[in-house]
Amino acid sequence: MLNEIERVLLTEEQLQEKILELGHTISEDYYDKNPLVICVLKGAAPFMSDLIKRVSIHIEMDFMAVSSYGTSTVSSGEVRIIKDLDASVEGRHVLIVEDIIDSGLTLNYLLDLLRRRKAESTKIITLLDKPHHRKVDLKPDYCGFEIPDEFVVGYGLDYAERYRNLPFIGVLKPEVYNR
Ligand SMILES: O=P(O)(O)OC[C@H]1O[C@H](OP(=O)(O)OP(=O)(O)O)[C@H](O)[C@@H]1O
Ligand code: HPA
Repeated sequence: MLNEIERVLLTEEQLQEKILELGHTISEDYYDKNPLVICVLKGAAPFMSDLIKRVSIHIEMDFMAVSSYGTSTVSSGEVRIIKDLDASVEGRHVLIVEDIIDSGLTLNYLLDLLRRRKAESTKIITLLDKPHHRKVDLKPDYCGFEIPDEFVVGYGLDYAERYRNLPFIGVLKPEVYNR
């Protein structure tokens, strides 16, 4: 697997250092809010797992799985709920945890859904922001790294369901896509 990586964009150390920082910020901003922290599966699972260990206030966790129709590297914007939340968001301060924002269509759909379900507040934390292909006006409230317009894998992010288990963020060798 490692020989299929062309370049490491963010090392494990860089990721963990930033996550520690984000954990402190979330702990300060939400100290009296008992937030419902929602992980958008599958990609955000490693980030969620590391982030919550750096948050020092009470939180509750929930998970949602959505699938956007499209090719393996481009999303179409149509979103299907595969697993819905267990808890009601009504009156709750909701923090949505994502691994990456690209077109913004997935989060745009989720934000709209949670607002219709009467969440008290809805904010977004993303590890990566790739703003170049944004199709909707959407900015994360908290962001780890803004990255260039390249398809990345690792630390939850996949290509054809592979590479999620890499501990860093990297770029694949071009030949991997042409197989
Ligand atoms: O801003 P967008 O263009 O909508 O792209 C971002 C979304 O795409 C990826 O999920 P994907 O649908 O690939 O599912 P996964 O998390 O299970 O890999 C990623 O985890 C985001 O949820
Ligand atoms: O760069 C990416 N990598 C993996 N999944 C993604 N979904 C949107 N952008 C990406």
